[in-house]
Amino acid sequence: MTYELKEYPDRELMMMDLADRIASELRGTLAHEDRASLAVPGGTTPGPIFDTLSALHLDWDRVDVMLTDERWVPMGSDRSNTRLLRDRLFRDQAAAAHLIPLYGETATPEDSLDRLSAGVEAALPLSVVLLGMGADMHTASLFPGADRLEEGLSPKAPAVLPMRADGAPEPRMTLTARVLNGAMSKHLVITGAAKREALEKASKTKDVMAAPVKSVLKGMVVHWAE
Ligand SMILES: O=C1O[C@H](COP(=O)(O)O)[C@@H](O)[C@H](O)[C@H]1O
Repeated sequence: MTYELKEYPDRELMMMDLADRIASELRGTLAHEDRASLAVPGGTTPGPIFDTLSALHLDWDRVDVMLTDERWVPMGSDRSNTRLLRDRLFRDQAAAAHLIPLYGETATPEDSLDRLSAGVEAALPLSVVLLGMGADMHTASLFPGADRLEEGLSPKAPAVLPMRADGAPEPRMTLTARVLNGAMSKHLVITGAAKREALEKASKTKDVMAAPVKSVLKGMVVHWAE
């Protein structure tokens, strides 16, 4: 389970450093490719990263941005990860970036799967992935015990899958481990003691509850602050 751990004295410093790293990696891709692609999480952790990243100068019009996962709720909901991106990342310099949607205006994720999958596939491989993690060791919307988890962790998985789990308050759409691991650079951002303990447990245990985050840890740079 070879991952690099970077500890920070405080969250503010971590969020700013991560934004700078992501921007630098995107610039590096754009130096030799026509486009770059970035996958980012939703939830409560990454907002400050987006605030800093959105103000940084790079050729954002050549950057495709997608979520690592989405909660199947209307985009006006405060649970919407797409709303988080629109509010905190797609502004200032980064307003010029291109959003690859992971939410469709349909009753279920299955109803939008073909259309959303095509959009994601067209932007692969990912240049940079930033993941979050729950204290239950879910990452993206790959939840322990989820209905299609085995498929989502398979090396033959499609790019995108609907996912339902007891630990998820709503149906989800998620990038699969195959796509996340296909990225040229992977970062995981976690805060607090509980998630640090969960990560250390995941890296040492054979418990199936750890399977989601274990599936993406190889080659990951993990960023942690209290
Ligand atoms: O539900 C989700 O949870 C994870 C972790 O969220 P956080 O609030 O603990 O940072 C997040 O990475 C994922 O994108 C989100 O859909």
